[in-house]
Amino acid sequence: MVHCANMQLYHVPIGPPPPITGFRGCTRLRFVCFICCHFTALLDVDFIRRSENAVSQTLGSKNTAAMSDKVILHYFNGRGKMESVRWLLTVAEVEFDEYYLTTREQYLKLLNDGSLLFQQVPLVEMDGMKLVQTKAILHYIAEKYNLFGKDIKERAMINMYSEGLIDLMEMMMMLPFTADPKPKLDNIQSKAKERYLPVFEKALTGPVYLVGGKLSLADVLLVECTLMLEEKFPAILKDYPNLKSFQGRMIQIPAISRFLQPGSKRKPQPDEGYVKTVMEVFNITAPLSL
Ligand SMILES: N[C@@H](CCC(=O)N[C@@H](CS)C(=O)NCC(=O)O)C(=O)O
Repeated sequence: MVHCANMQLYHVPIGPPPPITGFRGCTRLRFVCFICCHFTALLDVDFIRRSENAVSQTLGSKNTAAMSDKVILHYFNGRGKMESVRWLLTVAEVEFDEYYLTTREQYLKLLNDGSLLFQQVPLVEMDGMKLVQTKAILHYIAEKYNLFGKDIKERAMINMYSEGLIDLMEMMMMLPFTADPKPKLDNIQSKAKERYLPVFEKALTGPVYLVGGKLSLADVLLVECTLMLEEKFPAILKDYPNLKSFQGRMIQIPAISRFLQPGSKRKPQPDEGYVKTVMEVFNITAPLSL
C-alpha cells in the first residue's frame, strides 16, 4: 500500500449502499427475471426492482470479498480517466476511498515509490495490487463483478462497445485542455451523431442491455457517456429514442440513482481549478494543441 501521508483522504460521508436482498439464490425467479429483461422495460417501480435483481445477479456472492479491504483510487479531484472507474465501482456496489493529487510533490512521491508502472495515473489499489492503465482497471473490475459477459464472444462485443465509448469520452475529456475547444466540440457532436450514437440506438432496438440480456461494463460506460454528451449538447438524444429510454432505465438502478445525487463521488464537469491542478502536477506549461 502506498504511503499517503501527504495526500488528502477524501471520503464522502454517505452510508454504505443498502444490501441487495430479494431474489438472490432463487433460481426460478432469476429465470423469470432473465426472461423479463428481454422485453422492453417500462419505467416503473417494477423495473427498479428488476434492476436491483439484475445487479444482484451480476454481482453474485463475489461482492462480499470487497467489503474487507478497501479499494483506493489515486487521481485528481475530477473526472478524467478515473470517472469511468468510479462509475463501474459504484454499479458493482464496491466502496472506495480517494487520494487526490493536488501537488507535483504528491505525484513525484508516487513515482519514487514505484507505484506507477508507466508513470501515469489513474492508479487503483485493489486486492493487493497497484493497478494502472484505465482499461486494465475497468476489465479487472468488470471481470470480478460479473459485468463482462458470459463467454469470450460476449466479451468481444462488450469490448468493442466499450472501446468506442472510451474513444468518444476521451475526446470530451481533452476539451478543457485544448487551446481552441469550439471546433473540437463541433467535431465531437458530429462524430457522436454520425458514428457512435446510431450504433447504440440500433443495438438497443429490443434488448434492455447491450450484450447478452445482462448488465455489463458497456452499459455502464454508455450511460456515463450519454449523460456527458447531454451536458454539452442537451438535445443530442432526441433522435435516439432507444438510447433515451436506456438512459432512463439505467439511472433508476439504485446505485446509479444515488451516484447521480449531489454529494456523491461522481465528479462535476471540469473547471478551471481542475485544469490548473492537472497542468501543475504534470508540469504542463501551455494548453494542448491536439
Ligand atoms: N493509457 C493510460 C494513459 C494514462 C494517462 O495518460 N494518464 C495521464 C493523466 S490522465 C498521466 O498520468 N499523464 C502523465 C504522463 O503521461 O506523464 C490509461 O488509459 O490509463
